[in-house]
Amino acid sequence: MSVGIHPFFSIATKRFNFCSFKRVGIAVNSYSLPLSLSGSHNRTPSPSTMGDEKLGLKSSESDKYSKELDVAVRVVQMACSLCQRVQESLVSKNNDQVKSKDDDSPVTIADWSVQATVSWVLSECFGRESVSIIAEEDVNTLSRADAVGLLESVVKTVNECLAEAPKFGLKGPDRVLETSEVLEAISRCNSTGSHPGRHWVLDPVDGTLGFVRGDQYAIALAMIEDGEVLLGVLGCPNYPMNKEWLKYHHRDFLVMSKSSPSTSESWNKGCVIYAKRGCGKAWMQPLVHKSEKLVWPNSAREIRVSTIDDPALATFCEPVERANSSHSFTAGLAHSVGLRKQPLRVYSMVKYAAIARGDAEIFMKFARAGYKEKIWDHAAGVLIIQEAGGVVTDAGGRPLDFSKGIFLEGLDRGIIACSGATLLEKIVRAVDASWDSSNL
Ligand SMILES: Nc1ncnc2c1ncn2[C@@H]1O[C@H](COP(=O)(O)OS(=O)(=O)O)[C@@H](OP(=O)(O)O)[C@H]1O
Ligand SMILES: [Mg+2]
Ligand SMILES: [Mg+2]
Ligand SMILES: [Mg+2]
Repeated sequence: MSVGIHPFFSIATKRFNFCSFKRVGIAVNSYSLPLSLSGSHNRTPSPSTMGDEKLGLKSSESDKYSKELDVAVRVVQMACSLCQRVQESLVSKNNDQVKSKDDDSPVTIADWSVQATVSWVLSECFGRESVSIIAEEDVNTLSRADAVGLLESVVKTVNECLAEAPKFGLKGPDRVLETSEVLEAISRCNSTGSHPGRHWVLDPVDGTLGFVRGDQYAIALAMIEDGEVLLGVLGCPNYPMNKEWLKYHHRDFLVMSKSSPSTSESWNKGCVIYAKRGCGKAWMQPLVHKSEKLVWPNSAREIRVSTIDDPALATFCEPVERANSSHSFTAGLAHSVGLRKQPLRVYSMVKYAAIARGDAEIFMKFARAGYKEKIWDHAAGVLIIQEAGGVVTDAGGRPLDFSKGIFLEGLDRGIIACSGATLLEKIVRAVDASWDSSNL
């Protein structure tokens, strides 16, 4: 891996005034349910009890994976808090802590710090020997002689985050972690997932490009067992509980801020979305904000996909970067299916969150030929959409295969997520009709 200041960082600094969640007022209503004091909101279940009573599951079934989901949601909340702090410092201090990986993609202290934190917490809760984690980052860059400062920042960030574990109802370390322990926690996430059994799947910062630009990003944690995604948690620190902002493109933010000022608090309030396979439900809770005292369990409310199935009324999301997905191909599809609205280009798995929340109806990604999609970019989002009532397939209409290790092997052309089967079928047919004449 090369170590250098990532070229996108300069763009990040420029763009921040334009689209930052902090400095731009946005007409959003902050989430109206207060965070609950333990047990005071009976109708907003904690992850471990969600939906089980309504499903009529026996307690042994309903308890299955409850502890895993509970820990996963809490540690993603911690990670969101960590990322908010790092993002603020990245974009305000113009420092050099955005690095480039071999493929020129960016990586930051947040990526490594979240990976170390989640790895440490999962190992403490479920036993270091038995926890298998498949995650995006490694320690190659961090271990280089010229990365001492970077490594120090990561160790400091991880320790600051773990010190806050009790606020999230988790046990932190008895003492400060040493550098070698932080490196070990990061490199322990090197499972290839090639054997059956249980694997945690982590994208510590998904949409790192959005992250360094002061924009959208997500923390994605899933649990796979024997190739099936059983749990999915998405932390979306810049995606407020209220959906209003999604109607606007970033270029509109500045205009809106002049007419409708809003507190940074309401914009700041992100969300954590989660689901457990088979519940037929997905849930969303507000981020525990740093100015709030501990309140756990954190209130949650159920989310559901949109009921819109008329393409003319549907909104479709896609990656921001043309290099990650062909905008021209999706524009052709949109036209032939009868989508009328402009695409909503959003960084990260926040796109999956938007479909699950009913804020958009379609997500399409068509990467260039030869690019192999990784499971950490999709596992959590796919399960959450499915449980919220939506559908996700490849462009041939087949389910994504999470059983083959790091990559989504056998993926047919691209990924399509929809709020319902009617839209999905139309898009799959349109892909077939136009594929041969595409350049993909
Ligand atoms: N060439 C290429 N083609 C397709 N996909 C790629 C490519 N390169 C990277 N990636 C992966 O895309 C992840 C970011 O996806 P996004 O949907 O957020 O893309 S975008 O930033 O909005 O353009 C991104 O995730 P993160 O690295 O976690 O940010 C990558 O795993
Ligand atoms: Mg990356
Ligand atoms: Mg990713
Ligand atoms: Mg990532």
